[in-house]
Amino acid sequence: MVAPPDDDMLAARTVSYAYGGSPALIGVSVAAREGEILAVTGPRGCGKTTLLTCLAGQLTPDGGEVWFKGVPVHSLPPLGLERLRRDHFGWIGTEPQLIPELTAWENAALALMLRGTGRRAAKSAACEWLERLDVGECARARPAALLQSQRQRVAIARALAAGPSVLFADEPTAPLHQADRAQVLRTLTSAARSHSITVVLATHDREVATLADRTVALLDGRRVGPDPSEAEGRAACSASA
Ligand SMILES: Nc1ncnc2c1ncn2[C@@H]1O[C@H](COP(=O)(O)OP(=O)(O)OP(=O)(O)O)[C@@H](O)[C@H]1O
Repeated sequence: MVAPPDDDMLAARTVSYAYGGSPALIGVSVAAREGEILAVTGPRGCGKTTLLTCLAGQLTPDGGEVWFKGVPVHSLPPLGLERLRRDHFGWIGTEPQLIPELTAWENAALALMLRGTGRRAAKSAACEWLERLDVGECARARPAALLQSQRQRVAIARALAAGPSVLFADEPTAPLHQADRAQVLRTLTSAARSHSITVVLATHDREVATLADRTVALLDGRRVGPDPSEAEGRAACSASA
């Protein structure tokens, strides 16, 4: 078991996963560098969510390896995995899963407070992100009083406020109206770039994928299309031949 090169912050190597014997991922390899926005594209059911959950340590692959900064995510014990996810990974799903008893700012600040940030500093960071996502006026409202699109913006603010090293975003703009999608995605990608957050973004929308630095496509659980790093390697070989 050899860790991937240092410039790959997150890497999957020949990862496979099956649900009850039905394969969802078959030998998929991908890598993302620090601050890189990687889009995972493909039609419904091709394995995007399964790949993100394996990369995020939520599912243990049946085969293959997942590495984060030289740490073998696939073989970490449960406590180590929990800490890694809490301290370094963020997740934005299609459905905003907020805590109903907490206000929007408390939801957005929770991860920071759990990590030991004082209430005042956590509130200030959370409110700043809520403003950037155009839901600053909702800071004191509870999730039930918000529209689905506002809840999703709060969920995105929550993920960014925690300052993750890697942010997994699974169809993050699905609950938003078409008109809102571009603005929220721009906020997400510009925040990621300015804070060197690596983003792994699952989407079936080609337009969304154009915001990424790199795109990998899946079909029926397999990676399709050329691997750019292999193409670079081949180009270097033929140049030196
Ligand atoms: N919990 C589960 N139990 C059984 N099969 C599952 C489960 N989750 C996903 N699958 C199956 O695994 C395959 C890959 O699903 P996955 O959700 O990873 O794809 P996806 O590209 O994210 O699709 P979508 O765009 O619909 O979310 C599909 O055939 C799906 O039906």
